[in-house]
Amino acid sequence: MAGRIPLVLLACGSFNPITHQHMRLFELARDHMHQTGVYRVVAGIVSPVGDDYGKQGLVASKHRLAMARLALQSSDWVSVDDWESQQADWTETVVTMRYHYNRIAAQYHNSKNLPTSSDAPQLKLLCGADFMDTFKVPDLWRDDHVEEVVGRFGLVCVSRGSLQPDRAIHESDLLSRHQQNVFLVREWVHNEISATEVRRALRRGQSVKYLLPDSVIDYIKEHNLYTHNSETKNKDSSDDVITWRDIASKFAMMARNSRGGETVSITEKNKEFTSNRIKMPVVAILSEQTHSSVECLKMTADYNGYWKMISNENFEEYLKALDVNVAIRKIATLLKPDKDITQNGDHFIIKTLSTFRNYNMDFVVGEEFEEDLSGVDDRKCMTTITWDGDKLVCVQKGEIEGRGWTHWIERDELHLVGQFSCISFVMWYSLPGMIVLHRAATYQK
Ligand SMILES: Nc1ncnc2c1ncn2[C@@H]1O[C@H](COP(=O)(O)OP(=O)(O)OP(=O)(O)O)[C@@H](O)[C@H]1O
Ligand SMILES: NC(=O)c1ccc[n+]([C@@H]2O[C@H](COP(=O)(O)O)[C@@H](O)[C@H]2O)c1
Repeated sequence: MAGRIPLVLLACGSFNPITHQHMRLFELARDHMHQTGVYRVVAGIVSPVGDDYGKQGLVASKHRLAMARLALQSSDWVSVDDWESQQADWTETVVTMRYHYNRIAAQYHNSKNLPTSSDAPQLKLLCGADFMDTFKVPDLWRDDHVEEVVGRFGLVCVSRGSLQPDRAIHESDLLSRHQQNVFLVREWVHNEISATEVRRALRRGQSVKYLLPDSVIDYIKEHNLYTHNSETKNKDSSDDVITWRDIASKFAMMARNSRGGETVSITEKNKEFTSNRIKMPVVAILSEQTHSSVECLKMTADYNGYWKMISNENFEEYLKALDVNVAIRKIATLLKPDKDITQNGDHFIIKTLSTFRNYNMDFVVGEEFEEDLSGVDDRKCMTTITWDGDKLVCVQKGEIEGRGWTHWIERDELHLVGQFSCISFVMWYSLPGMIVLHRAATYQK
């Protein structure tokens, strides 16, 4: 590692409480940065946010710090820093970064026994993909702050669930400009531990063993930390009142599973935003110009996952009516194709996978496209998929009238009905165990 740039990774967040996955972020990021061949990660810092952050259920920073310290006893390179949480007011992330950068640089310059060739350490922000998604929430981050975070310092971002951080970069001019300073780390072992879900389990008296270190679980029990009462901390007294910070945290939590749509009007009142109409679950984005309206992203069904077919009715009849030849029909009805669905807002990639043939659809809800059904019945259609509530409804205009399909989710099953005229088929899919856990952890209310 000689000659490499020393790097310190800083993670800012609530850590309410710290989980195994927070600590995994550091390990994943260190491996990734070492693989660049450029960096040598010398330290990691966990910086819990101050109590003034005002996020629902945020317990006192002295407890969050104590839990993080207990958890990180097993790490020989990541430590907890209390500077941020000791500040009188909530501290913007870039301010915390500047503080740590200056501190590290001063230590470096004061060090007597540095090899002359040694580079000054760099500092980069370590975060999950949901954190990076919050950059696009108007009024939440100042542009010059994002510019400084990614341009001057740099970002190491670990994938989270189905969020696609490369898309967030592509869609942001600012992030694209500094792309070389944004390092995306792919977590192949899907691990959707979320502090919110941990608190929920604790409130319900359910086990959180193996999600948190035992020492942290003991600390929580000893101090009776996560109760129904603690969760109401910072909760708005009226369901109708939302603050921008509230919006931010809801955004971070829900952006993983949302689609755009509803606009509701909001009136300004004592620097808070009051709505008559907003009901959870929603995500609101403050309007940049007027602060007088918010756009709401309504949380809808989550189609993400690798779905296994569990049953199939009438598919052969359907193919027969489409004039598909008997050989293909026989093969198709014997197969149990899986559906690999990636959903990012209204953008869907649905892969139908089987040992015989694969069929991919890549579409944005509401946008018509030409669909080439080669390998199915070899026809072409002009296809549009729209939302009907939580259902995805597809209309395939072409030679055959009334052709289309509908997908929807009931409990943890994916349903598909395909039809044209009066012929239809029905298929059911379920998620294998791991993914069900992942979904439950991420998206259940
Ligand atoms: N399972 C995870 N995968 C990837 N990143 C994660 C994961 N859990 C937390 N992070 C990241 O860790 C940092 C600190 O997270 P934070 O303290 O807000 O915890 P959280 O689990 O996201 O909380 P909550 O579920 O309450 O929103 C953020 O950058 C967040 O994106
Ligand atoms: N403008 C900013 O600097 C800004 C805005 C929103 C959140 N944050 C930070 O992001 C982190 C978010 O943590 P949570 O996901 O727990 O809400 C916190 O450390 C918070 O201070 C920074």
